Amino acid sequence: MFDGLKEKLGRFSSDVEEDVDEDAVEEDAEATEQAAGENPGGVEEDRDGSPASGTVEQAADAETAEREPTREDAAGDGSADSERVDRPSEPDREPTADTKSETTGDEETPAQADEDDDGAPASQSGEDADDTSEDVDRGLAEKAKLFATGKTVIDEDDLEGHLDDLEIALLQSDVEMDVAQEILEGVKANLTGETRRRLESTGNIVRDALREALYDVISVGQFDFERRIAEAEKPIVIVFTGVNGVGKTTSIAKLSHYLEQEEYSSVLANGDTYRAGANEQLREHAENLDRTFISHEQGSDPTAVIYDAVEYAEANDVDVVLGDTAGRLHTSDDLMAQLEKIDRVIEPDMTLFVDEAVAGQDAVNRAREFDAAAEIDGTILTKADADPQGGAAISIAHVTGKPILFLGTGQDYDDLERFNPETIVDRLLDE
Ligand SMILES: Nc1nc2c(ncn2[C@@H]2O[C@H](COP(=O)(O)OP(=O)(O)OP(=O)(O)O)[C@@H](O)[C@H]2O)c(=O)[nH]1
Repeated sequence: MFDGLKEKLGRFSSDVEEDVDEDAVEEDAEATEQAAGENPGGVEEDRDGSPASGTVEQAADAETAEREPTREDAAGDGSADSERVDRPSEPDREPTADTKSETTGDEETPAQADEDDDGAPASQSGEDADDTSEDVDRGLAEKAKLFATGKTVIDEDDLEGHLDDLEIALLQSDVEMDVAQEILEGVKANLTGETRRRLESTGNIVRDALREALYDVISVGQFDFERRIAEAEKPIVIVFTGVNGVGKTTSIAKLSHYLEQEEYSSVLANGDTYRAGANEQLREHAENLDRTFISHEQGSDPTAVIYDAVEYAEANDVDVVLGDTAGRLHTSDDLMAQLEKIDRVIEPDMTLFVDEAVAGQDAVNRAREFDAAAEIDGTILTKADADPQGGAAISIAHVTGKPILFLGTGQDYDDLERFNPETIVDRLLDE
């Protein structure tokens, strides 16, 4: 299930981890080299964990001297500061001057003084510029502090390229465009600014960021189905909608079996009076499961069938009425009018939309359209066992605002799995 998507997400995680970890090793090696060149004696002490400020300050002096010509070059276009902020982890841009300021408490860093001299801040004078440079100073000081304690932060540059790859992977897996964007934003927000230890693997940071972003979109609208069944007045009426052939009838039989395991009795009603053979199909399931089956002749009013089933359930203390309806397109006015009538007359406790995971983007679009035409309470996504992509499973809840409640995972009555967002995300990110 969802193996293709799982592989793509795994590749994203390991690519980012590898890249970020490689950068960290390089940074550390270069910083050590520079510090050793300036003060061979002090380096060892600092790396042993003694107060790092001495080394950082000395390294700062060396780097400040090294950096000055570059900063002068850059001052003309004002890019020097933003470069330093965006890419704090590059060794030749380590915010050493601010570290000095941090450790000595100076108000004005040497770097700032340089800027005053070469005129660069003139274009940034005024309150905004002051605010910005204060923010920059604070940011750099923070990063310098982290550096001194052997830590550094992941920034947007570390993710550049990888997020594009992730976007392509999601879209290729039939994840809806807006949902893919939301996941990317989530991953970026969760990862940028994450502190990691230099020389230690980025480890689970990337996977955790992805896990949270995926969970946020998959878990939209979730409610406690079992509790709702337990607390509702009986009989509970559940009506099923969707297009032809996606597994609606089979899902009704599976849900009846599931409810029996939860100790609820159910009756099956065939509101699909449109298609020849629909009665036989649901009757067969009812016989297999030993359930009462309510039906009328082909062409009769589906509302009347479900009404009869409700009366039967009331008279016989049956807990749940499961009502099939004709497979329809949301564009079929007649059939949508039937659904509206069921809604108006029966007032079902739940309307569940059924579609197949393998339909990918089509299933996502249909879910949106059905929900707009006749409000749904949730989705059963069938044939997840045959779907390597996972796009529908990831997108439908976010697009409709209603949860996926069950996954169909095969053709047997047992093959109905409660949709648990955490389990799904774990499965997608399992190593
Ligand atoms: N692999 C797999 N097959 C399924 C699943 N659910 C249903 N099917 C199969 O899909 C086919 C169609 O299922 P139906 O239940 O007849 O679909 P339907 O939507 O009721 O179709 P109509 O009644 O023709 O509108 C059947 O062969 C089912 O066995 C599932 O979760 N996994």
